[in-house]
Amino acid sequence: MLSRAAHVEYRLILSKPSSAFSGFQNHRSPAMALLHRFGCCSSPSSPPLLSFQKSTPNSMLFTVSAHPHHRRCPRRFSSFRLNATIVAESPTASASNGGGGPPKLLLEVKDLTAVISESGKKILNGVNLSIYEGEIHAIMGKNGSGKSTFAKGENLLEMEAEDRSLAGLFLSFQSPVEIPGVSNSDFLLMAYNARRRKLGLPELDPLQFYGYIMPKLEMVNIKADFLNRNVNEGFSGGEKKRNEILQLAVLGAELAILDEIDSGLDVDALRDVAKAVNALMTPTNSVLMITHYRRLLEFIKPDYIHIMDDGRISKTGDISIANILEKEGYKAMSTP
Ligand SMILES: Nc1ncnc2c1ncn2[C@@H]1O[C@H](COP(=O)(O)OP(=O)(O)OP(=O)(O)O)[C@@H](O)[C@H]1O
Repeated sequence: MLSRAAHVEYRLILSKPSSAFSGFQNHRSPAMALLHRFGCCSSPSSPPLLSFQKSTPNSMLFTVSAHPHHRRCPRRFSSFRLNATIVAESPTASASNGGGGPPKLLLEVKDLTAVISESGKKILNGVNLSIYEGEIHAIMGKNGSGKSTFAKGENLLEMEAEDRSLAGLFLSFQSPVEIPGVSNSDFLLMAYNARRRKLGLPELDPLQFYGYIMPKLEMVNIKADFLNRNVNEGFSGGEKKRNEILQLAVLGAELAILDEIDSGLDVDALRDVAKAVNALMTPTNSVLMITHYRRLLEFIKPDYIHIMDDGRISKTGDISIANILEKEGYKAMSTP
């Protein structure tokens, strides 16, 4: 049961806010936009508690406390308390430096902790991770070690796809959600045009969008009739995963977080999905993937593999870590 005291707190520092965050120049819109991003839309009569702490031309710091009875805040989120400093460098800033110089930091997570408020159980015990443009990171770890909690912070699960896209972030779901009554094509067109609007680009009409999406369908090896079906409704597990990658291909992302994108895929589907992810990699974007199996890493080659154990990253290395894991299991990863 919900405790009245349960609340969720966020502390974010946005360095060089991108166009997606341009509405953050006044104090009201950050609250609404941020709450919306985390799936906690409040009604005008129940404004979020927002403490706007500091703003410079390049950064903003604010804390949001969202109470559980806000519309769309599901019960399970309310039981979390997450504390972290997340530095997200804007895509615009990255792109402008794409021609040379040192790689730009896309995501920096410092000392992320997550606690179940009711029980006091710690799920994340101080996770630190930096991701630079052009890098592919993989997180492996035993069941229940905190990988998904880290990747999504739970609260991001309710965020609309277009909002994630506007923030330059793409999250694939371990179990992709169905959206009854909304066709795949309408959903993608809406999300893609929302991004174009924010970028100051003209929207595409359905015919133009059809031209845009056809090569993407080929890239992921999805038949065009999937566009007419409702989002993920009646899709097989593998089809849902392919559809996730189609969304990534259409919307684009500076940082794509792929949570067990390989689960439930047959060998051919795994190849298709991996091929598409590799094709989408550029020198200015990055991928963070969670997987249990070395097989995915043969197709999408990571620069770094992190082992998550008991809510923290206990080891970081290259593909040799996955080789040892495959042969010897997690006991070989335990630190003496
Ligand atoms: N809302 C919640 N309430 C209580 N416990 C939770 C909640 N969400 C996650 N947990 C617990 O936190 C731990 C970490 O969960 P998480 O889903 O992050 O693990 P994981 O490493 O992704 O596991 P898997 O490999 O099985 O997907 C688990 O023990 C899980 O039961």
